Amino acid sequence: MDSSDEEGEEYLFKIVIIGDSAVGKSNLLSRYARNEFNPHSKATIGVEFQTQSLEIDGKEVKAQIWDTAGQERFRAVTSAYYRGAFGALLVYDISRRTTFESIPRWLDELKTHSDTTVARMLVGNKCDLENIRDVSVEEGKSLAESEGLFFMETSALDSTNTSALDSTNVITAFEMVIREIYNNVSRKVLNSDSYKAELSVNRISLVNDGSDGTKQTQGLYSCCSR
Ligand SMILES: Nc1nc2c(ncn2[C@@H]2O[C@H](COP(=O)(O)OP(=O)(O)OP(=O)(O)O)[C@@H](O)[C@H]2O)c(=O)[nH]1
Repeated sequence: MDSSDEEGEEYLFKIVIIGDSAVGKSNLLSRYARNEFNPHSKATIGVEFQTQSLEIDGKEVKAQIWDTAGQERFRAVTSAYYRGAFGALLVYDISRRTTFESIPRWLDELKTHSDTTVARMLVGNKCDLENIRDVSVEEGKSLAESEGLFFMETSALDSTNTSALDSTNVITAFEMVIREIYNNVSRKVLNSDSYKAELSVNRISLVNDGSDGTKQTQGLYSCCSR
């Protein structure tokens, strides 16, 4: 393919999902990738990933989304899990405050192990459990604001209050992160000839080299609270 021909170009971005055990990481991914919810899902052992595609600006953008165990005993977390990630969903359960209180620890782990330009979204999952809510929308927003994260409340279970294809905000959350990554990369492309050369191959797995060193994703807030 002519390197100047951007039509048909494909991008492959790695995204990681992190958060305490049983906050719904695997179900968010299965809802997004296969529109499936499993009420009896078992704790993840090790790492799983799924690939999803999205068309942006006429280009095929693929997200390789990694899900890992939240339980300490299954975790051998490591820089390998985070390496090359362009995006991260930091998930807590709105009905369990301890999972929200763990978010700063997950953020630290992400900062320690990943490269620096990572589109990050704070996700308050299980917003269908309004009757036993333990973390307010305002608290979620406020943490996101102070850390420069996107914020969204989701429900991997509830598929009744939006279109049949989207549980509450699940597709929206993933796609917002993917679009932000794409925008980050596009800006880099515009600003760097060498990066552009790197992108001119037909199919490329982008590895975040963190070369700009400083960028933080700006907050953009949305949630499903009604
Ligand atoms: N009510 C409700 N339950 C959910 C939701 N998402 C997940 N669950 C339930 O929460 C439990 C844990 O879900 P998982 O997706 O396995 O959680 P996980 O974060 O992947 O857990 P680990 O693999 O241990 O890290 C399961 O019983 C799910 O059915 C949700 O949005 N609403």
